Amino acid sequence: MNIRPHESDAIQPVTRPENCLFSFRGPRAGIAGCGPARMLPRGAVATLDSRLAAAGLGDGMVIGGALPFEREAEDCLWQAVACPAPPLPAQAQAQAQPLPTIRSLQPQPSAGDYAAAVARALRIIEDETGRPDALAKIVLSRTLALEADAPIPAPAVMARLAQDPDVTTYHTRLPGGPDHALIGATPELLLRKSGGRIVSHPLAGSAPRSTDPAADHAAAKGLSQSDKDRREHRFVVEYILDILAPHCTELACPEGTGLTHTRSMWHLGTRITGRLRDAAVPSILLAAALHPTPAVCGVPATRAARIIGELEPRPRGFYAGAVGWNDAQGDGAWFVAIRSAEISGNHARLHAGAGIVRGSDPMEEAAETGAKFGALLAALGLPRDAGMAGVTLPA
Ligand SMILES: C=C(O[C@@H]1C=C(C(=O)O)C=C[C@H]1O)C(=O)O
Repeated sequence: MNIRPHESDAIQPVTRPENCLFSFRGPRAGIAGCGPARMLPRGAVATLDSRLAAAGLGDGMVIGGALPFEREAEDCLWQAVACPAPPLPAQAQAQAQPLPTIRSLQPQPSAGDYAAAVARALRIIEDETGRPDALAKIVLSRTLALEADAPIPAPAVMARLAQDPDVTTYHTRLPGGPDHALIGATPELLLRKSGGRIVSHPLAGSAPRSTDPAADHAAAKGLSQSDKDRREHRFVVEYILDILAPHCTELACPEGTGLTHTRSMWHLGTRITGRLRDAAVPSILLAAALHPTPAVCGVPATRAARIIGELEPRPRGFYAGAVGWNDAQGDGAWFVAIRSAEISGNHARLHAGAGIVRGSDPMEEAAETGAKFGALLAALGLPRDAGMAGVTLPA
């Protein structure tokens, strides 16, 4: 999807994915950052501009990695040599790569406790209706903590995730050692910049897909006609247009809002295109200005982030942050870091969230997060519906 291979003399063949500091792969192309590499001095997003200026970035080099969900937390960005992403194995080969046995899978919080947090958020939305600065949307997430009987092999999991042509798979090394990484398969483009042109493709409003074609069609139709989901979606589009407008001479949503999908989910999506006033603004700074959008945080953003901190049992870390890359010309692509897992040795933590607005149903939202875990669970060799434990929906 949204990735253009880096066309520079510095391109080097990559044979060993474990030598990459980060890699991104869409259906058509991919990019990786390889050694010699160093970490950009870590800091919060407010200091990113000055840290980038101090670092400088030569031709053939790329900065890539992850911005955390919280704007005050430290990022993890690598300055590396731009390379083509490691080759994608064929489906049969991907499936054949061995995976460890998962010894335990622990929902944190449980689906029931998550639904209770959603109900609390709905009460806040209800109580504040009509007030200035009222909470109108909030995205709440839950996690699955996994323990395997051997180290979780990121390349094998990535190879399986990459079989879905509608996602961009990502892998970025995190501080704390070579086996600590954020991996995932995101369908959501935060921002791509090529010269003076930018594109964003926010998603919000979801429905799980079905293997039965009639039920799948009905799910898509229900989503496209859902007033709740359209409201949930509009918050994101309006927010992105507001942030990008001062940077652009042209800004439009040429196709309006439509349905988009991965192998496991339907979403409402709106492609936003723009022309920059200043084509030299680095894509990473535009991504940092946009992040976190109401697709992962809420409206108003600062209050929603604070309430997320109160209602979720642990900080999100890099989940729902932004992952991507930025080259010496400032071109690049940044994605919303969803459908992700933070892996470290034998352990993994999967995250999934859902947008809550007036009219949301707590257990339906728990089910939506359960469905969003599906692709990663399958890539780890587990049943797709293993994240549905504790979800009780009326028949
Ligand atoms: C927060 C997540 O997904 C986001 C929330 C969505 C929603 O609430 O409908 C849809 C797509 C993403 O923007 C996630 O997958 O964890």
